[in-house]
Amino acid sequence: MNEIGPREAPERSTSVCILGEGRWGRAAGAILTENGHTTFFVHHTLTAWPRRFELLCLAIPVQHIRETLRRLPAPAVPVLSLGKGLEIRTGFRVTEIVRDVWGTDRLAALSGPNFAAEIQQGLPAATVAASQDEALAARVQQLFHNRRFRVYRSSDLAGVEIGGALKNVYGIAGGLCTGLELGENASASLLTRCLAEMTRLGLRLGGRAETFAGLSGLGDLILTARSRQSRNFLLGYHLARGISLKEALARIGSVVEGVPTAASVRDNLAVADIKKPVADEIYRILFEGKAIRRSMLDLLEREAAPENG
Ligand SMILES: NC(=O)c1ccc[n+]([C@@H]2O[C@H](COP(=O)([O-])OP(=O)(O)OC[C@H]3O[C@@H](n4cnc5c(N)ncnc54)[C@H](O)[C@@H]3O)[C@@H](O)[C@H]2O)c1
Ligand SMILES: O=P(O)(O)OC[C@H](O)CO
Repeated sequence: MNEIGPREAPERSTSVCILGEGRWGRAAGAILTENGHTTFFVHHTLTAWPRRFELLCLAIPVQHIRETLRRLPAPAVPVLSLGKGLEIRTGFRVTEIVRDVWGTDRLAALSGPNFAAEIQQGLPAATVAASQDEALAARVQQLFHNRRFRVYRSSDLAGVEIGGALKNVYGIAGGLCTGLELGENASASLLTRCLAEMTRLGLRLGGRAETFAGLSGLGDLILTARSRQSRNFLLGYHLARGISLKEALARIGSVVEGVPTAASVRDNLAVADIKKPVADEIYRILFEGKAIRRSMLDLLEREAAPENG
């Protein structure tokens, strides 16, 4: 789909270092290259930067970010998170881990409904570039935006990162629902209640309501909770078909961020008083061996409640 690629070369080419050579790091690199920027990849075992650059992108699984950053000196450039998840033991978002390890405060995140494989095929998509520093959000938007990858910008960094992390947990729920053959009504109902839950949790954690209704919240939730391309959806689907967690993870063979994020939501966030029945059941299924059908029944048999309670 080259005909909907970038219209013209950028005014100035930016040098971007991408830490992580997985699916998403490579897809993000392809967009930057398409937009006329210089990108290079560094391996996660690196202990020194091989050359100068103007932006660092982090595209490694969230649970490995802290140990990876600790091996490297803090670069004097902005850091862009491409990851989606929360750290176990701290509950930190990716940019919070970066600030904790390196003290960096020029931080941004790119998040939205974006399967790497479709981006690599040149198919159109949209996403959000977020930073509390509005100039940095605009810079990231400008770097990635083109006619087939529409980048919107936001100053709600927390909301964008929280939506991207939580949708992985709800993606597992979507896969369970499909694997149990509960029907399209159940799937749409579940997804809508997951959005309500994501919004309640996200507001407590500092995000803004409108962010969860946007691309990085609802948009990515629709994608992850309904598509077999999603690793989180697939995990739920396999579990519902009677495959063990260990075997399902082995079959998927790549990072499933919803698993550690479900543990982090349960154990590390100050959200014990927030109603989050779906995330609680996903945690019980993954970490306490609760039977999936029992979990579904427990969700359905809760007391009738107001929709916006
Ligand atoms: N794949 C997608 O479609 C997609 C889209 C948007 C966001 N993301 C997010 O991007 C992040 C990376 O996902 P991915 O799909 O690229 O994963 P991946 O499994 O394809 O690649 C992960 C990469 O992380 C690095 N890595 C592997 N082991 C490591 C270790 N022990 N320590 C440090 N780094 C290690 C390697 O470079 C590896 O290639 C995740 O947080 C994911 O949620 C993925
Ligand atoms: O395959 P998943 O479930 O990790 O989803 C990938 C992306 O986050 C989709 O936006």
